[in-house]
Amino acid sequence: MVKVVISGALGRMGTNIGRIVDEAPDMELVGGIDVREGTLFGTEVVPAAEIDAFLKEKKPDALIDFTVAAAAVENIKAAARNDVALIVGTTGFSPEQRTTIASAVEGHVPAVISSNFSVGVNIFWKLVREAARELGDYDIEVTEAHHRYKKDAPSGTAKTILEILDQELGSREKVYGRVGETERKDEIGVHVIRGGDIVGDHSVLFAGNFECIEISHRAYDRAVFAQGAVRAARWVVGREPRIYDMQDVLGL
Ligand SMILES: NC(=O)C1=CN([C@@H]2O[C@H](COP(=O)(O)OP(=O)(O)OC[C@H]3O[C@@H](n4cnc5c(N)ncnc54)[C@H](O)[C@@H]3O)[C@@H](O)[C@H]2O)C=CC1
Ligand SMILES: O=C(O)C1=N[C@H](C(=O)O)C[C@H](O)C1
Repeated sequence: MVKVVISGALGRMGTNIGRIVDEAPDMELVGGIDVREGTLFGTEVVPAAEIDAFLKEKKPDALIDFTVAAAAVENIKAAARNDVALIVGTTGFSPEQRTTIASAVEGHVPAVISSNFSVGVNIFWKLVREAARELGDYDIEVTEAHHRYKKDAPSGTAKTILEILDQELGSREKVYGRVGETERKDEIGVHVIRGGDIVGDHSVLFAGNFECIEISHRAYDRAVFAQGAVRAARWVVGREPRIYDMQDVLGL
């Protein structure tokens, strides 16, 4: 049995993940963390200030964190202190927060950290990498769309796309939207749409002369992210104490 605590337990992702863990025959949902008390599928949700005591009491194998960046950093440090493996889906980390996370995790606990846990997006990233290798002289535009409540922009997934493009093409200037007189050089354009209940759309356009290739992914339900996070939880327990990504979990 993999014993799981979820932080961000009362949020959109927390509740989706809670349902899957609760129904999994090989897992036990032992509780949740959020900013306030509550319940998650019959288990206790406690305020974040009590995370250390809660982890000591429940002794979970894994903590799954889908919160906000500043909160996730503290939850990650608490999990590492208490020898609990991590699955982190939270996005919007600053470079400094990433460094803090790496020193909390490396050599202490295994952690799968990914801006997108869907299988489809992990394949999409591979296709983007392949296209960038072949189409480096085409103009590139990245577009993402999400629901009106999303706190960070661009999305973590879009930032991962930009990292992949930088790895393949060298670092290019990023232009976030355009207005007024513009002259296209070899920058990468980045465009963010927020509205309604859009679950998560990402596309990369490679525009050449007389042809375009557009690679895109659309999530229709948060279940794709939640299922990936639960798959990562099964995979990570007992691994070497370092940071992994979802490509490691999927063997891509
Ligand atoms: N990697 C992936 O596949 C995915 C990542 N995300 C990311 O997950 C995060 C959460 O997304 P949603 O669930 O839509 O947001 P949400 O706002 O619905 O849920 C976040 C929850 O975290 C709670 N929270 C805030 N501070 C906390 C703390 N200190 N400790 C514990 N809980 C705390 C909030 O009260 C809220 O219930 C975002 O960063 C989002 O970008 C979302 C979907 C997929
Ligand atoms: O906040 C969301 O909803 C999502 N966030 C992730 C991101 O920032 O890339 C993944 C997914 O697109 C949904």
